This record gives sequence, C-alpha cells and structure tokens, in this order.
Amino acid sequence: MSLLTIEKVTRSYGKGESKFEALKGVSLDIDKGESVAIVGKSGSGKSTLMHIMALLDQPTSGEIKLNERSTKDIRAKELNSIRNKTFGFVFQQFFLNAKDTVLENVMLPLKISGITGRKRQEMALKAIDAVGLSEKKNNRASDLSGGQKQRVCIARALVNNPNIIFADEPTGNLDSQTGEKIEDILFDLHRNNQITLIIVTHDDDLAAKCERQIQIRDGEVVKELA
Ligand SMILES: Nc1ncnc2c1ncn2[C@@H]1O[C@H](COP(=O)(O)OP(=O)(O)OP(=O)(O)O)[C@@H](O)[C@H]1O
Repeated sequence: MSLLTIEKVTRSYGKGESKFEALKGVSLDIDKGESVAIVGKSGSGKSTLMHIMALLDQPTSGEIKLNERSTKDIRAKELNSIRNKTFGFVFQQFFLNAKDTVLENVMLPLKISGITGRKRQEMALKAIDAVGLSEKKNNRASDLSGGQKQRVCIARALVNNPNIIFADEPTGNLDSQTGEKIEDILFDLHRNNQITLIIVTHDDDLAAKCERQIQIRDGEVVKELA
C-alpha cells in the first residue's frame, strides 16, 4: 500500500509578473519502508517538494494522500497531530533551542503530543542513547559540536517512533567523517525499524545509499533511478 502519494502537484510563489512556478506537476508514490533521495540542482524545487510531502506547506494544485487518504479532507488540528506523531524532521532550519539541554530538546515533540513525566523522559533517553549522546544529555545544545547537534536533531526526529523521517541536507554542514556517522544512524533506523526515509541532498554518495533517487529539474521529475 502506498504510504504517501503526490498527484500532479504544482506550487507557485508570488503573483502576477513575479509569479514563479517552483513545482510544475509532480507525481510520486512512496511505499512504507522505502528510502528515497530527492536530488537536483540548487533552485530546482527539492525543498519545496519536501515541505509539501511533509504537509508543512500546501500545493497550489494537485493532491497529497497519506495512507491513501486525501490530506484535503484532514483539518489543521488533526494534520498537526499526524505530523507530530508520525513524522520526524531533520531540517537544517529547524534549529535546536540553544539554551535548553539535549534532553529538553529531544523531549519537546513528546511534550507537544501530551506525553508526560517519567514516560517522556524514558522515551527521550532511549532516543539520545540511539544516537550515542547519553553522556551529553544534560549539556546545553549550544555547547555541542556540529555533528553532535545534528545527532540531537535525529534523536528529536525519532523520539516519537515516526513512520517517516524527512531530512533536508542532513549532512550538509558536516565534515565527511561526521557526515558518515549521521548517515549510518539514519540508515540503521531505516533498516531496523522500517522507517521510511526521504532525504533531500546534493551529495551523490548519500543519494546512492537510498533505494530510489528522484531527480528534479526546474520543478519537474526528470529521472528516477531505482
Ligand atoms: N518563498 C518563496 N518565494 C518565492 N520564491 C521561492 C520561495 N521559496 C522558493 N522559491 C523559489 O522556488 C524555487 C525552488 O526553491 P527550492 O528551495 O525548492 O529549491 P531547492 O532545489 O531546494 O534549492 P537548494 O538546493 O538551493 O536548497 C527557487 O527558484 C526559489 O527561488
């Protein structure tokens, strides 16, 4: 069964003469447990597509289905809850709260979904352990290296046991060795927990690790390698 279906999705920015069509009719089907790379040049529409797939943005036209249910029929409140409970995000622009500790940052999605007390702490500690940061759990996020911050982002993304992790350039700012460690964590989660991985990347080696590579050019899917 298809987990996520994107049907003839367009997305325009601006109006009149300054109107720009960032996506020009993209259709995709993603099954549960797949790993998918979205690749393409800067400005080709990758992040726009990712935001729409992650239900963070709405298409100008076209449809998104989650588990074969049209998201048009889902109210904002339920959509927020679905996003919080079933998606994990590793986005560079989703910053950590610098003054809060690693533990507090990782507990945040649980707090939003109403999990309290000991259970919240237990789940967060498990996620922190999974990314090898137990020793730093009480450190402020600001006092970590780039790779460690990215690991906190992954711990926060996986703490709710999501079905899908969306990652936008997850290793973009990291040296190659640290980047590989982050990739290993993501792909271990994918293999061991059947988490669907959707990764936007410029990195050919990272894309090659995914089962599917979808290439976007000027707002259209031009090629798919599987
Ligand atoms: N809020 C916006 N307003 C106007 N144009 C936008 C907006 N967001 C994106 N665009 C334009 O849409 C196009 C696609 O942008 P998008 O961020 O999806 O590209 P990308 O492939 O992710 O690029 P990069 O690899 O550089 O991050 C670009 O030409 C961009 O300038």
